[in-house]
Amino acid sequence: MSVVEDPHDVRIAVGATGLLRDLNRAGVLDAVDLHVAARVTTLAHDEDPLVALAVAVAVRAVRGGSVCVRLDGLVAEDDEVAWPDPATWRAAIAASPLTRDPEVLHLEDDRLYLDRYWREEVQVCTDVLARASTGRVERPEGLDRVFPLTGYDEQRDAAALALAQPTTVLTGGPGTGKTTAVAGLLALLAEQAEQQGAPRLRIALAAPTGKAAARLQQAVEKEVGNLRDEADRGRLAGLRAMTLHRLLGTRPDTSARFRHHRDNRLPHDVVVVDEASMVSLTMMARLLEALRPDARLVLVGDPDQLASVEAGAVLADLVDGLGARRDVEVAALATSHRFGEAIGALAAAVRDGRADDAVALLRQGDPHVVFEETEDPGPVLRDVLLPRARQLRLAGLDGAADEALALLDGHRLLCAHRDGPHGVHHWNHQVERWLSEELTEGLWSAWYPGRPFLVTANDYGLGIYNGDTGAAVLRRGVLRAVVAGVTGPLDLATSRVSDVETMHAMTIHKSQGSQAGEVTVLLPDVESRLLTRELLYTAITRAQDRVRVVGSEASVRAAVDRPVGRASGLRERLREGG
Ligand SMILES: Nc1ncnc2c1ncn2[C@@H]1O[C@H](COP(=O)(O)OP(=O)(O)OP(=O)(O)O)[C@@H](O)[C@H]1O
Repeated sequence: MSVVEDPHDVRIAVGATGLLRDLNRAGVLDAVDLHVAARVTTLAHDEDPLVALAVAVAVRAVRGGSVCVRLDGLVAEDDEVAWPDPATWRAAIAASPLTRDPEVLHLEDDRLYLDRYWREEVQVCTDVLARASTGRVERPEGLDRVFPLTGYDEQRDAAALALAQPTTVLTGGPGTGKTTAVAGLLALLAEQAEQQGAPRLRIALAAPTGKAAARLQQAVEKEVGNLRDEADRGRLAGLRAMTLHRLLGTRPDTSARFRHHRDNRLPHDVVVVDEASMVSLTMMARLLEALRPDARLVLVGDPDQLASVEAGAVLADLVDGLGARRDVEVAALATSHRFGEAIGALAAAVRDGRADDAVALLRQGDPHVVFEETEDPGPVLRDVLLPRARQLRLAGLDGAADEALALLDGHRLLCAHRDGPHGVHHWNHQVERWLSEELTEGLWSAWYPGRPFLVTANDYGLGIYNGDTGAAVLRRGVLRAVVAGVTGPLDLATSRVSDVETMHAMTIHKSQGSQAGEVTVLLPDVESRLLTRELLYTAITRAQDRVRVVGSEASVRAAVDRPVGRASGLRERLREGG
């Protein structure tokens, strides 16, 4: 337990007393947890410190990505803290006006929720289960038309399942053919609608981020193009993908509600959501309430990847909770068609928590998996990054935009952190410093030929999305920002792309949904709170051909042994409900 000594530290909540004060000083609770607790309990005229503590731990849980906090689990998590006796604590919470009017806290068994999240969790469960109960139908003949007979058994089964169920969760690691399965499924649904004389099927393709939506559209277009039957291709021509926010209709007056909801449903017959692991509980609640009851929902994603930035691990909870039911089946694809065996085996070892295997695979000397065991990553990263930065600079100076973009896709350095010695900022500066040392002039301006960049906000007008990448390239003496758009490179004035950051390095969180030929993963120290199994799995699986892990064996083991574990009651609720 790290004790904060400085009373002026921003993490210290001035005026806190008793156990709350001690937990704040001990770094267990943040100032923001205490401020919310103080405000809420004052408004409710509740002076019981156990209730204030309950609010504080519930706020802390949401900050950490959990939907609730398990009071019994707190004791196990940190036995150095003098947590209250759970039974006494529960009784104090149950007696508080904050569990009634207005309802701020909700206690269910040993799970304590901020009321809003409890409501969303209950709603997601109810809506999913209401859409879960239909029997299997006969396998349509068309399955053999849209999927080649050999090598596509998993996808054929997955599509058959999704045809039979109103809601299907389609899971699979990278390159397991999820999009291919979706394209085939959509072809069959469109054919069925046509055979029944129904109007053209209204299909929505959506993803949590602009970049993921753009990639989804590109992948679906490609797979639709691969369908062998011209009629199938024709029925699915012109499909567009968009962000979930766009689908539901953002409203300028509020960020909490959307234009489509239970009283104004989406018009679509079929809604496909890709990268569903990145969808938060709140967003899933909004989506489910906006669907027509007879609409078909297909949630596609990899539950082993990092979960949403906001609270919840909905996809993993759905896979687990629905997996235990009889009235609905999860469609799982297991065979990867993308990367070689070595990366696949390493990813599987990390995912399954087999630390010894992961270390052995890293050390076995396979050309596709490299382990740079070091506490000092500087020399290794210099050897890896500087030649690439040089090449990128030359391509930028030559006006060779395609080459510059290809170099970006050829290699990526992924870091867990933004700040600190293992963070993106540090390594971005370090590469620029190395480059400057070699040049007669320094890289004094933010924009320079060969500057790799990452777009950090959607700009629908320009057609660029949060997560897009690009490089600065000289064209007729003028520096231009060339973005690797989904439909081809976009050549823009640097002054028009304002929301960008340099990308000699990128965070693993930001890398979700993208890939590079070669990936270098810089592991943080063992103590890093970000170092988790999901983080390492996500980083490794960004590599198409080669992955290089830089760090210590201890960090690899720490990551593999530390699954994120976001608390929620959704799994139990789904298993037991209905
Ligand atoms: N059964 C199969 N046999 C051989 N190749 C396949 C098969 N299914 C898909 N592919 C090919 O493998 C690649 C990955 O497929 P696809 O894009 O459908 O996977 P995905 O799971 O959606 O990938 P991502 O990780 O990008 O989400 C594509 O090039 C696709 O054409």
